[in-house]
Amino acid sequence: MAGTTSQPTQPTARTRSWWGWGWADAHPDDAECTAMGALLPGTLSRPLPVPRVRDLAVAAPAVEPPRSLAHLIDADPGDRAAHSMGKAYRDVVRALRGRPGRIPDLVARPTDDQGVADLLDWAGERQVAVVPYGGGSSVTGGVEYRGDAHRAVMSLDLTAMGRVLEVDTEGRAARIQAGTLGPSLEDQLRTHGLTLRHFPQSFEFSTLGGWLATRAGGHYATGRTHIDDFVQSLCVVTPAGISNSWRLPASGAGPSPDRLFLGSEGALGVITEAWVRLQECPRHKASAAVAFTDFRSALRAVRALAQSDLSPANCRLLDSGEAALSGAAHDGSSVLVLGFESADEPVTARLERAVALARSHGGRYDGSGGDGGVGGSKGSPEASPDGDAAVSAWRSAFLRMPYLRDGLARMGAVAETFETAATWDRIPDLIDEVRREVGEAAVKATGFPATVNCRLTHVYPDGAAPYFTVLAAGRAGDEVAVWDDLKAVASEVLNRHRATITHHHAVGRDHRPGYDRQRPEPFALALRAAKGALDPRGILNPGVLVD
Ligand SMILES: Cc1cc2nc3c(=O)[nH]c(=O)nc-3n(C[C@H](O)[C@H](O)[C@H](O)COP(=O)(O)OP(=O)(O)OC[C@H]3O[C@@H](n4cnc5c(N)ncnc54)[C@H](O)[C@@H]3O)c2cc1C
Repeated sequence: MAGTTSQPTQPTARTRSWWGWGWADAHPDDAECTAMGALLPGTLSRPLPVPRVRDLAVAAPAVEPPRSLAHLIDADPGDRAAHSMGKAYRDVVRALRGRPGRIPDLVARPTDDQGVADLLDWAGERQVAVVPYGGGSSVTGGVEYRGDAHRAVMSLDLTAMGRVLEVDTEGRAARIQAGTLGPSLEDQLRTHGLTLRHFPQSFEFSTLGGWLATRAGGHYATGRTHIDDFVQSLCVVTPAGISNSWRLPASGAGPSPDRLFLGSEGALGVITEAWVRLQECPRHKASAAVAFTDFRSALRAVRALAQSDLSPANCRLLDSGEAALSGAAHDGSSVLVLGFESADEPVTARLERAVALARSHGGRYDGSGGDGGVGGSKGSPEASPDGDAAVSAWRSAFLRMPYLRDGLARMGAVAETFETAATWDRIPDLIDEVRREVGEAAVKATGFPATVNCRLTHVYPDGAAPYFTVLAAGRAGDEVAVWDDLKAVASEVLNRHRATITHHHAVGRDHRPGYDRQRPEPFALALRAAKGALDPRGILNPGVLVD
């Protein structure tokens, strides 16, 4: 039955970093930064100072909002600076070097659809660019304005729309406002014994609307992991009117209206609400880690698992570099982190079958935590999946990684990730060539060797999503150019293998060249027509997806 819910919870007791990832108080201190930098040849001997808003030249807003909207709008320099960019490495470095992106003139925080519509109307009349902003965790330049074709720029922050409005426990679905941040969303659903079960690494600082607008990928490796799979219907406010799709379990009525807005990255409209499918909270969990000496054998094991009926919740293959970096193995092994969970049946038998399959492809597993530091816990509803040392080492490194990346950036290092997806026939060569060519480009650009690690984040019966981490020295003051060069080399390899420019990080502004090459021209024509019809004055997130 549908019921309404009233918890408005978007906790704000701690201070968010304006320039880097997450909480300001969780960043590594100078000593930790220096220690990390010492591990990477060619970095600075002392960390760059933490940047301060008061050192930026923040110009007065170029427009003044009308009195009728003033209560929704803020022009505080700190707030504006915090909304100037996303959280990619190149954003962090630009802030550290005192050169953030264009600082928006205004930050608006509407509380309902009418507020969004009024703000869009006003912005259209005054030629003010509007950049929708959820958690601001974009890593592809999605929330920054580039160019000068508009009179002013307004960041449209959705987080004042942060509530679960209705829960249909019978149909297991909820109507949720787009600005709801991950933890608040799950807190509000938990009281109903339900979960969305969508956990991107950025979960803590990203919103439902951002996930929908970027077609985010959750933490789970197989099955329903892209946010698209959870959408029943969407409410989108566009300059041309409000689009409300019907709540349906499925429909064959022509192209799906929701598909037009999923992945539209703020360029076609502002997503304000969605009905999403929920699940019961899992009660049975089990996990294990299996070591491989040979990475290609590990790839074959993962393919066999993806093509089986086992559906592991986690099936994350770490290459030897990634395993060493996260502390999952230190003997040169690759590590396959396996996890199973279910709300209604024990999963131990599935885990055992998965481990047996991995062993048949050369995996090593003794169930004792031995074997060069790689072991596993067979797990049960009672056993915590964190019981296994390798699994838990990987999990804590995973959550801390973005903070460490910012610490390395303070040491003048290049520390960034990118991801893709391709069919199985291309995966082994694709991974080898990205590693080799990006590694060579780093030596050429900086004179120092780089680390290029890979893990598979999502696996499918017909392919996989490799995710690369690059750690390299920068060139003092020129780190962004070094990263852009490396990314261009990586994008060429992806294009050569017809691998997507992004599996889940979105297109934004940084991936436009790759996206423009990837999409068929008739589709680009249709997208431009949709943009022209829904946003005739061209104010919505200009430069993203389509011109
Ligand atoms: C450390 C880190 C880890 C990450 N891990 C993952 C991961 O595991 N999986 C993954 O998919 N991504 C990941 N990302 C990328 C990012 O978190 C996702 O793209 C996320 O979906 C963005 O959500 P957000 O609320 O922060 O959106 P924002 O960054 O605020 O916005 C992203 C884009 O969506 C648009 N937008 C935002 N809200 C709306 C709205 N309501 N209506 C219309 N347009 C809107 C913006 O204009 C922008 O173009 C990660 C990023 C970081 C920094």
